Amino acid sequence: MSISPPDICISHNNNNPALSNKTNGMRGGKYNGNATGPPRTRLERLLRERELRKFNKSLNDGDTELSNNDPYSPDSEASSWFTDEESLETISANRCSSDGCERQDFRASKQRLLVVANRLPVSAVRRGDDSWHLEISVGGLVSALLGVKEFETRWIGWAGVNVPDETGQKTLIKALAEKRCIPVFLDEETVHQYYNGYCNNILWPLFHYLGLPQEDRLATTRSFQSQFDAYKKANQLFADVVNEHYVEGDVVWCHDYHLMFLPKCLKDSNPNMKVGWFLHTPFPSSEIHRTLPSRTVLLRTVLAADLVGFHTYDYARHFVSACTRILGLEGTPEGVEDQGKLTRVAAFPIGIDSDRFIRALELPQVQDHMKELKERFAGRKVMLGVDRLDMIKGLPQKILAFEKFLEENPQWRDKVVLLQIAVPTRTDVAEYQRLTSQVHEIVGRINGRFGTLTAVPIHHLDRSLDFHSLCALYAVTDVALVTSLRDGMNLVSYEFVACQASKKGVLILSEFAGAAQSLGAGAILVNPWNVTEVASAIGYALNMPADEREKRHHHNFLHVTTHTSQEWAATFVSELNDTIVEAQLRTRQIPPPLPIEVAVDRYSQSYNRLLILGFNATLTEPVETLGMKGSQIKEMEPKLHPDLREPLKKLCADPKTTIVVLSGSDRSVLDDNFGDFSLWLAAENGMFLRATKGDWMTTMPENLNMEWVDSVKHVFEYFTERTPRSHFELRETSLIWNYKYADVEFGRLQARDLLQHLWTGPISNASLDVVQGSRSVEVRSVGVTKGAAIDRILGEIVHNKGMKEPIDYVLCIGHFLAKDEDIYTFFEPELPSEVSTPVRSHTTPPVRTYREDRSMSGNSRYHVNGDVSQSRVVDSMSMQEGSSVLDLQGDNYFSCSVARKRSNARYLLKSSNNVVQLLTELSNSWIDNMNTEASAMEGS
Ligand SMILES: O=P(O)(O)OC[C@H]1O[C@H](O[C@H]2O[C@H](CO)[C@@H](O)[C@H](O)[C@H]2O)[C@H](O)[C@@H](O)[C@@H]1O
Ligand SMILES: O=c1ccn([C@@H]2O[C@H](COP(=O)(O)OP(=O)(O)O)[C@@H](O)[C@H]2O)c(=O)[nH]1
Repeated sequence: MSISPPDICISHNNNNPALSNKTNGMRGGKYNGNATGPPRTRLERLLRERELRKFNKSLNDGDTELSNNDPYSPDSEASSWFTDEESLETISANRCSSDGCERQDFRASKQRLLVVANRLPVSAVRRGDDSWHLEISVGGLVSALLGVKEFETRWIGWAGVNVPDETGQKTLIKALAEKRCIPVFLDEETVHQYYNGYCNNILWPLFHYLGLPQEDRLATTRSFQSQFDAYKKANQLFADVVNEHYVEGDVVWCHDYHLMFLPKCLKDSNPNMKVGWFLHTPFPSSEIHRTLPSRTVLLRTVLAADLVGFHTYDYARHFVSACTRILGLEGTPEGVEDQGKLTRVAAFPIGIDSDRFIRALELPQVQDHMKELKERFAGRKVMLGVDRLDMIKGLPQKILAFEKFLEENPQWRDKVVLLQIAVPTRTDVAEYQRLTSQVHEIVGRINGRFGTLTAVPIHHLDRSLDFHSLCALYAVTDVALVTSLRDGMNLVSYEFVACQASKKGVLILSEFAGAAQSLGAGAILVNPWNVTEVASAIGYALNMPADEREKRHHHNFLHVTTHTSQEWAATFVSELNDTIVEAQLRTRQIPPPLPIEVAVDRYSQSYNRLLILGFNATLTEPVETLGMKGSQIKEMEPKLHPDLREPLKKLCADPKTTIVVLSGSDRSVLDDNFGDFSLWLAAENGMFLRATKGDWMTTMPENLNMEWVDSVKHVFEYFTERTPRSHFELRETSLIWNYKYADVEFGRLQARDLLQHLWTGPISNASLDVVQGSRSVEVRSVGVTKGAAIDRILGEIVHNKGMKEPIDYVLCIGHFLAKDEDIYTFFEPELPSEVSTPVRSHTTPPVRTYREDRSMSGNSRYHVNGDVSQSRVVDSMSMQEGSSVLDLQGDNYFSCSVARKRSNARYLLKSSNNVVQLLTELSNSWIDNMNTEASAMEGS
C-alpha cells in the first residue's frame, strides 16, 4: 500500500490537533464545519478529531505493511508487547531519511501521554544486587493499555516489589526506562496498608457490591483510618513522580480506584495540567458508595480531574448520582458542575488490541499448540474459564453450575471438559487466600465425583499462561464461561471472541460484567448467582446449531475488532483535550471577580448611592451541602448572615446611601430579617415595597391577571404530597414549588413531570412565566421580574426621599435567577437588548436609560428603552426639570452576581462571605470619610 504525502500539516508545537487550526486543510474532512475556519462546537471539534485519527490510522497501517520485513515487526519471532511499540519508533526513525520531512513532522507531533496506574505493565523480580528480571503483569488494565500505540507514552507505577536500597532503586529505574516505565517506590508497610488494605480489602469489594468487610468488622473499622492515611500518602508519592517527569502539554491519564486522590494532588501543584481519570471497575450505586467512611473526600478528589471516564453509561450515571446525592452538586448531561466548574463525566468502553490476537493465531508455535490441544481433548467439547482468582469472578458459582450440568446431563459426562485458568492474585489478602482453598475444595470434590481413572471433568490451573498459549486455548474452545459476579468490563470475553474467527464458539457471559453491554447481543447472558440458569445455558451452548453460533459470533467479532484499545485511548485523550478547550471557552464567559477596591473607592467618592441587594444566597450564610444534613430545617428559613448586621447598620445610617433589599421571598421573611434596619424592602420580586419605617405598598401592575393561581396550586399540591421534603409557597404574584431538601434526582424527575402537567393543562393558554430554578419551579404572571419592578421601586424611592441629586453610584448584587437578571441590564447602558432566559414567555426588554420626562403630563414618567413606562407615573417635583435620575458616569455601576458564574452581571463574587467583606469595607469607608471630614472641620 502506498500512502501519498498527506495534504495535512499538524503543528509541531501544539500537541493537540484539536487546538491546531492548521489541520483544516485535511482532504475529505467531512466534519470541518466550515472549510477554512476552526470548528465551532464541541461536536464539530470531536468529529474532526475522529476524522484525523482515521487518517493517522491509515498512515500507521501503511507502516505496518512496510514493517512486515522488519526484524521488530509484531509478526516476527521477536514480537512482544514492548517490541511492538519500539518497532513503531524504529520504523519512524528509519523512514525519515527516505520519506521526507512531512512524515517526520507527523511523528514529532505525537501527543505525549503519562499513564499513571498502580501497576506497571511489568513486575520486577530481583536477581541480584543490581540485576532485575521483568515479567509482564497480568490483568485487563495492563493488556488494554499495552495495545495503545498512538501516543508517546510513559508509564508511571509500582513495580510490584519493595526496593529499600539505593543501588536497587537506581538499577531498577534504568532497567524500566528501557520499557518507557518509571517506578514509584512504595515501602512494605505502605503496600500493606494502601494496596492490600485500603485498595483491595475496602474499595475493591465495595465497588463490586460485596460491601465493606463483614468479618472482623471491628478490626477493619479500627484500621480504616491508618489504611486511608496510607492511601493518601501513596497517592502523593505517585503525584511526586508525575511532577518530576511532567512536561508542559502532556496529558496525564490516571487509572483506577487505587488513585482516586491523584487528580487532586496533581491539580493542587499545577492547575493547568490536563488530568483525566478512568475507573476500570464498576462504580456502584450511590447507596453502596454512601457506606464508605471516606465517601465525600474521594468524590471530591476525583472531581478535580478534567475528565472522568467509566466503562459503561451505568457506572457514569452512578458516579454523577453519588456526586449529586452525597455532595449536593449539580449533575448535568455533561458531567458534574460545582460553582460553574464542570468535570466532564462519560462512558468510554475499553477494548483489546484485536489484531494482535488475530495475527498470533497464524504463528507456527500457536498453530502447533492448538494441534496439541485438539489431540489431547479429541472427542470432547472444550469449555474454558480464564480469570484472576478473585471473588468477583464467581469461580465457585461457575464450578457449581458445571457440576449441576453434569449431574443433570449424564450423557455429557465424558464428552465435555472445563479448563479453568485461575491466575493467583493479591495473595497477601486473607479473603483471597480463603477463596483459593474454597475453589480447590470444590474442584477436588467434583473431579472425585465425576472423574474416571483416565479423565477428569475439570482441569484447574493455579497459574498464568503466556500470551501464545492463551491464544491457542481461546481458539480451540467451544464454549467460554465468564461468570463474574461483577466485573468492570472483562477483557477475557473480548479476547475469546477475537480468537474464534474459524471455530465460532459460544460465549456465556455474566450480565454483571461491563462486557454484557457490548457483547450481550451475541453472548448467552446469565445471572451467575443462579446456578440452575447457568447450568441450562451450558446445555444450550453445547447444543447450539452452527448457523446460530455463526450469527452470534459475527455480531461480537465486529464489535471486538472495531472497538479496540487504540480507539478507546484515542477517544479518551481526544475528549480530554477537548474538555480543556471547552473549559477555556466557558471561563471566558464567566464575569471577572469584582474589583472590591475600585468599588469601594468609587463609593466613597460619590454623593447619592443606591445599593440593591438580593437576599437568598447573597445576605445569608453559604450552605455547603444541601439535602443530606440534619440542619435542613434551620436552612429552610433564610437568615441574615450574622456578620452582616454591623456593616449593614452602619451603611443604613449613612444619609448618602439608599439600600433596597430586593428578594423573591415574601414580606414576612423580609420583615423578620430586616425589621430593625433603616432601609427599603422589596418582597416577591419587587411586587411589594416598604421603607422599614413605613407600611407595605404594592407596586403590582394594576391589570395583573391572577386567575390561574387555583389551578396551578392544585398541581403544586399534588406534587408536594408525592415528593417527600418538597414544599410550595403561595405568594401574591407567584407560586413556587421547591424541592431543594428532597432527594435531588427524584425532585428533578418530579419537576419534569410537573412542568409537563402545567404546560398541557392549567397554564396552556395563560399568559405566565414558568421559571425553572436549579431546585424549584416558579409560576409568575408575565411582567413579574425584578428588572420590571425596579423602575416602579425607584420612582417611589426618589419621590419618597425627595431626592434632589441624581443617583451617581449603583451597586446591584444578587444570586438572581436568569429571569431576574433583567435587573442588571436595567442600569446597563452597554448590553445588547436580548437577554437569554430559560422561560417560555416573552420578557420585558431590558432598560437602557432611566430618566425623568415631564413633557407628557404634569407628572414625571420614566423612559424605558425610549418608550414611556406604562407601569407607574411618579410625581417627583423635587428633581430638577428634565434632569436624569441616574448619573452613573459610565463606571459607577457595579452589577455583581453572587456565585452564579453564568451571568449577565459585570462582576462576580464567589459567595456571600465575599459580600460580607464588600459591605464591611463600604461601611468602613464611610466612617473613615466622616473621621477625615471631622478632623478637617476641627482643623479649620
Ligand atoms: O493489579 P492487580 O491488583 O493484580 O489486579 C489486576 C487488575 O485488575 C482489575 O482489572 C480491571 O480492568 C480491566 C480492564 O479495564 C477490566 O476489564 C476488569 O473488569 C477490571 O477488573 C483492576 O481494575 C486493575 O487495576 C488491576 O491492575
Ligand atoms: O494466564 C493468563 C490469564 C489472563 N491473562 C490476561 O489477563 C487479562 C484479564 O483481564 P480482564 O479484563 O478479563 O479481568 P481483570 O483480571 O483485569 O479483572 C486478560 O487480558 C488476559 O489475557 C493473561 O495474560 N494470562
